[in-house]
Amino acid sequence: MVLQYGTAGFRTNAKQLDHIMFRMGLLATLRSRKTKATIGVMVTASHNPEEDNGVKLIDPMGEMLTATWEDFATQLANTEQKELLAALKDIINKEAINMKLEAEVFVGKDTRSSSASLSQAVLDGVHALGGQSKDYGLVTTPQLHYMVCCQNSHGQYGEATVEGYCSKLSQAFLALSKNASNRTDDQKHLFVDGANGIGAPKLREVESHLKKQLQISIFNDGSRGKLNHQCGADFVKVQQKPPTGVEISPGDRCCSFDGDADRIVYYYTDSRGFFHLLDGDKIATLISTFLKELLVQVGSQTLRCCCLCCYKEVIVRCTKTGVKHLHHAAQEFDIGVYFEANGHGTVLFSKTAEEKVQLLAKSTNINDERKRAALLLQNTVNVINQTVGDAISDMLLIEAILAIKGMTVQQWDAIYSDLPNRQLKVTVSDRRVIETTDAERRAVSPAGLQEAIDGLVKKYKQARSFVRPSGTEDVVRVYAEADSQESADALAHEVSLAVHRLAGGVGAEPKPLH
Ligand SMILES: CC(=O)N[C@H]1[C@@H](OP(=O)(O)O)O[C@H](CO)[C@@H](O)[C@@H]1O
Ligand SMILES: [Mg+2]
Repeated sequence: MVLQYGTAGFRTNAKQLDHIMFRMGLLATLRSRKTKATIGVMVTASHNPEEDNGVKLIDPMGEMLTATWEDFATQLANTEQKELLAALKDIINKEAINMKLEAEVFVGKDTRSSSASLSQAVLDGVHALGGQSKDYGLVTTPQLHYMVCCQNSHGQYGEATVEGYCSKLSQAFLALSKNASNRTDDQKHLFVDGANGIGAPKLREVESHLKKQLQISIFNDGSRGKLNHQCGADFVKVQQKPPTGVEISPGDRCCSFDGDADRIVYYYTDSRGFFHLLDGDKIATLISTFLKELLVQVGSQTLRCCCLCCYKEVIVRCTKTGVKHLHHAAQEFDIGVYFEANGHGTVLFSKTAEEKVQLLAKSTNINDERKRAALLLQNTVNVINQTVGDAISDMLLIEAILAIKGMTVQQWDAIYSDLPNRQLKVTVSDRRVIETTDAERRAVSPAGLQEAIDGLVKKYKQARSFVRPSGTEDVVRVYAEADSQESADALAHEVSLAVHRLAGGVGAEPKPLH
């Protein structure tokens, strides 16, 4: 089997990963020597089923592993055991790594039953090359990113402990929520679906710092149900329905994390029982509107706010799938808000933006409105985990914004209406036959596929459809939207058929949804 370091590292059935983990321990140690910094290795397969596992490497500032090293990871993972030493030497030579330098690797894991032995394999790899390690044990993916960033910024970003993480975020949240006018207990109440993963226990730790300013009911906390099974952010987003294991009443504000708590989506049901999803696009809209208003109040004409993939009135950019692409695009702006529709995202502040905010927040010769806005911006910076999308941090920011604006989840939902949409998967013999361009919105191969999609899209009103190979599963993803759910479903089905016919579909042709 050939494994590829994909959009979010290696991911497959846990039984096949032992040697991969050991080798990623080796690679992280080399990366640490190369960068003269601490590197992170997170053992998780996020929203995949419990039987799977995976590994993500974290670069010095808490960002995802740089692309050239993804290729080293793939080479190392697929090398025959007897060639392993030669493969390592090859990387050492190519990157001119001084093996006498010290190395340090932070390791974390999610709650999967396979994670304990697999993270031990990572640690063994680190020690085999003489690296130092720190095992954080059970943490969310974004917590490990945070630890790496804190360590390499020598505490400037915060303290590299779970306690430090909890107190930084909760202090910022408490400062923000002081700006909310009197809220009832109902308004402070939030239902959280922990996907039966690491998010639930970690949220409990944060909650203990929140002084009851947020009242959280956690369900799917891992005490009974199976990880990501019929629950979690991916299930809710793709199925467009509430998770099992939760009794919610109309109007209750709810959110779901994914298995490693780096994604979040919100939702509620209305009095007619209809389900309303507030996905990454709606989250990005809420956050960028809030930031934009604060920038106006603070009177800064110089900071440019960019929202990736979602909104008008702020600059909008699209990238290929994967937060690493969004992250880099967001770095080009003073303030970059990025979210995938699935709820993975964060906000980045440039150094200049942060410095301006700090100066304004300290300033004594500005009026009260500007001062208030500056302090709000300062605490917003602190509540956000800028290293990577973080369900807990995003949740705290969203809750604070809703409280400050005195906004209900219904009012947030009403900012704009989503077009009905549908996501499907098609299995083909080799998904790489589909090549795309224009931020993965048009297929350039196989011949005839894009023309077929264009023809189908024309049959429906307000319709769009995209196909692309998945970066995490052996499938082709199909997305369609149109003026009604029936049309979106029908278009998604017809496009799936076209993919199946033109791109080497495996097994029976996809069946209509209705
Ligand atoms: C439809 C969807 O949610 N796709 C996800 C999923 O990638 P795929 O390439 O679709 O398998 O996992 C990626 C990594 O987490 C994430 O970046 C992406 O948005
Ligand atoms: Mg995840």
